[in-house]
Amino acid sequence: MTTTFYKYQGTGNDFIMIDNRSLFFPKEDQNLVAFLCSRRFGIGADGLILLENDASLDFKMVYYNSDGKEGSMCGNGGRCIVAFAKFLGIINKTTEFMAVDGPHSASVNENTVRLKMQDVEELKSKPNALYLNTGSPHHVQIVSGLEKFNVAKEGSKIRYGIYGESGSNINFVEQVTEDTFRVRTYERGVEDETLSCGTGVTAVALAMHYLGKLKDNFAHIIALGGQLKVEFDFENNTYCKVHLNGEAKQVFKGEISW
Ligand SMILES: N[C@@H](CCC[C@H](N)C(=O)O)C(=O)O
Repeated sequence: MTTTFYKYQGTGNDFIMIDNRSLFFPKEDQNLVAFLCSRRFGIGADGLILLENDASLDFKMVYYNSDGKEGSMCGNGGRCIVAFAKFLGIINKTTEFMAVDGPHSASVNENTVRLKMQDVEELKSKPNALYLNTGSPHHVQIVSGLEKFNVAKEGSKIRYGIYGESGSNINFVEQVTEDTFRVRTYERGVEDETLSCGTGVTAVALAMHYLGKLKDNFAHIIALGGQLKVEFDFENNTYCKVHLNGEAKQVFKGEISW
């Protein structure tokens, strides 16, 4: 079978994007998804995203990590599927779509997408870290010397050590200015460092505010793959009106036989 696929990237987090409104794609085939995401044998990506019809919203997002397994919410992927929906002519400048963690609204302007994330009520203390779920689970830990930090090695130790088989994404963060932070992320399901993680940088911004490191209700986050802005309100001990802003670009269209 031959499939037309697209590649999108959101601050270096890259995804195979497939229009699956006809439901042709065998989504239960984990080996196929892992093959397509393989950077040596397939197309290569951190994840694969299916755009499908939804009964009440503009479309539905189904996300798979590069290990082939269906994942939790992907923030960068959410920004990319909004750009893809606009490219397909499904939406114009605003949308509301369904994802694994519920409905998301978003707006798109040129290559920038502003995505509303779910509210966050609970942040748990861990040794030298915080743990919270922004649609995916995230461990947030402040480190010094982030540039030379062995993210793959230390991230894997924490991901399997503290969080076991179900795991978590692991974010290491260093404050740059009062509202700017550098972040590097070990991503569950990729089982390596990625160039950015949208739900991860969202978790970092909220965690830094919770710890009193961030006084404003927004943060600029510098990831290896680019810069993202996170905005939020804090009301009744809940982080709400959380938005993730950044670039999302189509980088390739192709066909693959499988
Ligand atoms: N890169 C994504 C996160 C995708 C899911 C994550 N790997 C997990 O399994 O929790 C993002 O941009 O949020």
